[in-house]
Amino acid sequence: MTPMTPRASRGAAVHPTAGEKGSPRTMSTSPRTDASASTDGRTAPKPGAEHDLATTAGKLAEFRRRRDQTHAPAGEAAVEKQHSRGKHTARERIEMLLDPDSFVELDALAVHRSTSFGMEKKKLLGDGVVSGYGTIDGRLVAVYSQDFTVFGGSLSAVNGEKIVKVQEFAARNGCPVIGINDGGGARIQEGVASLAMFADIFRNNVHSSGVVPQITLIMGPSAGGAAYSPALTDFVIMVDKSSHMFITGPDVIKSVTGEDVDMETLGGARQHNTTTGTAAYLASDEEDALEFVKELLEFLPLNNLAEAPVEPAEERAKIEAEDEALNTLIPDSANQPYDMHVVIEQILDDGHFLELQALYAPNVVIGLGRVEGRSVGVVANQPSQFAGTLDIAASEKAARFVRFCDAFNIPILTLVDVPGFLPGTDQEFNGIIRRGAKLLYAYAEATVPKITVITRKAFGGAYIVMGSKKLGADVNLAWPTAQIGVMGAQGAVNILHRRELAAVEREGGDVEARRAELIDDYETELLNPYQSAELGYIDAVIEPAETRWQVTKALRATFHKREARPAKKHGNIPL
Ligand SMILES: CC(=O)SCCNC(=O)CCNC(=O)[C@H](O)C(C)(C)COP(=O)(O)OP(=O)(O)OC[C@H]1O[C@@H](n2cnc3c(N)ncnc32)[C@H](O)[C@@H]1OP(=O)(O)O
Repeated sequence: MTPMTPRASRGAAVHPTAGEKGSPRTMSTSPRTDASASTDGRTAPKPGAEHDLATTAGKLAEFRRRRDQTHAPAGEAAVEKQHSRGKHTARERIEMLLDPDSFVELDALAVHRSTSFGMEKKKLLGDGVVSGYGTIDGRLVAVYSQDFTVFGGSLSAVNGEKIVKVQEFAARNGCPVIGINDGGGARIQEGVASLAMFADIFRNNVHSSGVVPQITLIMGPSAGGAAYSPALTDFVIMVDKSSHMFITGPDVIKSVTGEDVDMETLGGARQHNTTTGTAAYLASDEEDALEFVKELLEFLPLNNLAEAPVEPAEERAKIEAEDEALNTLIPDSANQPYDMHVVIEQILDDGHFLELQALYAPNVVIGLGRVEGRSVGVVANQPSQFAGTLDIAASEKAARFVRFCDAFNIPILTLVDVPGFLPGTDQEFNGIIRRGAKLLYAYAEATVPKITVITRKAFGGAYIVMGSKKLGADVNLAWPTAQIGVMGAQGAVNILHRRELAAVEREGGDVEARRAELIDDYETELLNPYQSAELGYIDAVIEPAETRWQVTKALRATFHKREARPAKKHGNIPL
């Protein structure tokens, strides 16, 4: 952890100025000395006997007392407890995220309105969330950060209203919303008033979806209802070991299903990054998580009507010597894997690629980079993982990313080496038809520039899905090593020449030699880019070394593309 900021140690009291003591119209300097103090020391600022509120100086002193109290509303011990868990406070996290001195806090003095269970005696400033707006790299963002030191960061009506206020601020002013979750979910003492606020937050998440980028950092618990707001946002970043998300916790699971499961296994950062696909990034610590968000924002526009920032970049002029490396990338054997990252990095500026969901469904790679300084979303099959097949997880991962890019006007570069959809009853029974269709839907729906490069295999339905020409891609390129067909040679020969091969076997001939011949014929005849090029489904066959240059020219040409779809309320993507 980084050293705690000085603000963290700013605690309760500002000393009263001389002459203010004893006035009948004054207020307490200490948050813990007025009449409403409860046994655990929690208290609201209340008229006391320290500052002369009839004077300007007294009013300012009282304001400063209240303001300073907002920095550690639950007291220093609570801050220390948070630090001892290896976690920063809500306020420290915001300071680490935003540009220095840019944070403008809203509702710092808000307190809850609950009177149940003696809560009227426990009013802590801010009510468990620090919220407002500021800048990251000079660009506006709205932010809220749950304060675990105050009622476990749980969501009350007032706490929820604060979150709703920044969501609405972001929607009105067209800036990203960043939520930092570290809380126990609905404030139990407030019952349905708290649940209702979750509904407001979810509704705002949905209404802002595709309008402003929404990012959630999970830096502690995020349970029950609190897990659904992150799920509705565009990207969830989790911190290894210290963040947990689940709908029902280990105790409830034990009592209902009898299963024994610990928090980390159930909803730890690793689980959500590798198994559930809920998280986009596994951060090693809080600093790493916050840095990732800053970098992610560099690729994104502030809203759906804005353009993503353009980084200064050298205009590309031609094929460079280093591009030649791609000419030897594809192995002679079609079954031998290679790493698609090599192609991605060769195309992007400075080879810089911000991969998202890297640990989930690694058979498809998604992420952001730049070409001539402009943001590009990359979707690529990964032949080194499950031969690059598309399965349910990969289809859903890629589909959501394609829709994100489309919503925020980021062109999509698709790199294809896919032998097909993953066969098997597991995939079929779990709905590969319905769930794989999401990727088709996403590509066909997207109106941003779509550039596709086929490096090797592009078989069957998977060929169609991966940004094929007739699905609406703008520029389709293929390497001479491309194999575009209904299926691979082995499968095709076994179906087309089943009778002939059976006859060879019956007659005692060399079946494998004949099969190899037929495979060779099929590959020569059909498994190449030329049939597609003849039919116009590939715009050009290019040398691998030309890829960076050709993709650049394609993006330049399509950058101002405008494409309209028929007006409708909304489509009905298979869910
Ligand atoms: C729609 C929905 O959100 S349904 C989900 C409702 N929420 C839940 O079921 C989670 C309830 N809370 C918990 O299970 C645990 O508090 C955890 C896992 C979040 C955190 O556990 P721990 O790290 O051990 O912290 P601990 O339980 O001590 O909580 C810290 C403080 O926050 C309080 N707190 C935590 N969650 C809540 C809550 N939902 N409502 C009110 N207070 C809460 C605790 O009472 C405790 O207060 P105290 O310091 O005065 O004793």
